[in-house]
Amino acid sequence: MADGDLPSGWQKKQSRSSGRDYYLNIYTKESQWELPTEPAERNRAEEVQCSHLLVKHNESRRPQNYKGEKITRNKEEALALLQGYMTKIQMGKASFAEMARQYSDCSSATKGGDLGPFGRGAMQKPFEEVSFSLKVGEMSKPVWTDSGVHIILRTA
Ligand SMILES: Cn1nc(-c2ccccc2)cc1C(=O)N[C@H](Cc1nc2ccccc2[nH]1)C(=O)O
Repeated sequence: MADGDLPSGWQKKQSRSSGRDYYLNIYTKESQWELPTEPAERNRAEEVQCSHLLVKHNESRRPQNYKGEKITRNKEEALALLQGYMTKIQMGKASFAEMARQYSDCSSATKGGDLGPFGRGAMQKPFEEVSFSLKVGEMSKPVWTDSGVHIILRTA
């Protein structure tokens, strides 16, 4: 089965020890022997679960991170930082959660960026629209809200 036929984020690998094929999700770093299948389509009127990595800038709604540090970088610098984090995740050099925990300016960093399940109306509109447009396991492009610039990973 080509990777293109697998749910988003999953790649087929071969175990070095046994030679058996296994499956790795490059975003969540989950691995399993069984062929991953698309979870039952969630009713979009209900909820999604997402993790995010937020980079704030000096015009953000609250220009300080959850550690209380004042944010002085500008929007251009924030985007460049975020794009570097995205590349590291896409190259499989770190998991989304590891990067969010280390670099996100949102207090959800303590949870690897996990925001928990949410429905429509809970988050700023640009964030909500992208979150509900993602497939499970799919990572967004940079998304701008009043809080800063985010990458979003839909996890359920
Ligand atoms: C929406 N939300 N959930 C958490 C959260 C969730 C789980 C565990 C700890 C914190 C933090 C936040 C939050 O608004 N954080 C803000 C930054 C922020 N702005 C957001 C806009 C949209 C989605 C997430 C966002 N996070 C802050 O720390 O200044």
